[in-house]
Amino acid sequence: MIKAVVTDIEGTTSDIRFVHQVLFPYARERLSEFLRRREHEPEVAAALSELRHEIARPGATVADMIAELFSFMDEDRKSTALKMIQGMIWREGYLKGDFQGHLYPDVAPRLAEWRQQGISLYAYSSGSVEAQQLLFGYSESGDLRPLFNGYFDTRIGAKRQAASYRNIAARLQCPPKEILFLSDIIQELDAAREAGWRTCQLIRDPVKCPPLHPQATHFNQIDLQELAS
Ligand SMILES: CSCCC(=O)C(=O)COP(=O)(O)O
Ligand SMILES: [Mg+2]
Repeated sequence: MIKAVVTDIEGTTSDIRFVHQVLFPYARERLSEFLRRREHEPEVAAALSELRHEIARPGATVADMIAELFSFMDEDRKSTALKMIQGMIWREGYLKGDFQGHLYPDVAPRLAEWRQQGISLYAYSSGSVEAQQLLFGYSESGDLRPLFNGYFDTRIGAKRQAASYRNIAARLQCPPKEILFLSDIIQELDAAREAGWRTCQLIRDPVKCPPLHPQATHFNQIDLQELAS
């Protein structure tokens, strides 16, 4: 029996193009101005302190850190500090109505159905917990936050490492074989499988390749009983 579903966001519940063509450029264009305007506010200061720790430069100035963050964005580095800062910039965008969180139309009805069946729902993304809550809270399908039991980000570990999935299972107090992980990325699914989880790969843009994990093109193709057997 599947007792908990943990879903990736980018490429799974939401179009990769929304993240790469809307969210990332929005944060990039505003990053310097945002940090100079808000560097002394506690939440921003905490993210900058996390960044100084990540780059092992306790004396880094804001200008130094802006340069680091630009190079992190260039390489799509899943830095906790960058993700905290992007989340705060996106908050301003969601609140101003500059965009809504993209969700494939099959996602909300299926999550609601699973929730109704008593299955616990979680998101796991490299985007910060706040960024995840914003995307689901201000989504094109309405506010989905009541459906979720919790969120995990890079603070629990990197998505391609089995230890992260063991950490999540321990937090959920759920046997690994009763947790289903949904993602588009093979390396993430491999890591979850190594931790004993069930897996299903979302193929939103079908390409012909031999399946290494059970696959679905939409959430309504995901059969929890079949995946648990
Ligand atoms: C919560 S939407 C923003 C996602 C994000 O910032 C990101 O880097 C996606 O990375 P993932 O490893 O979850 O594909
Ligand atoms: Mg993904």
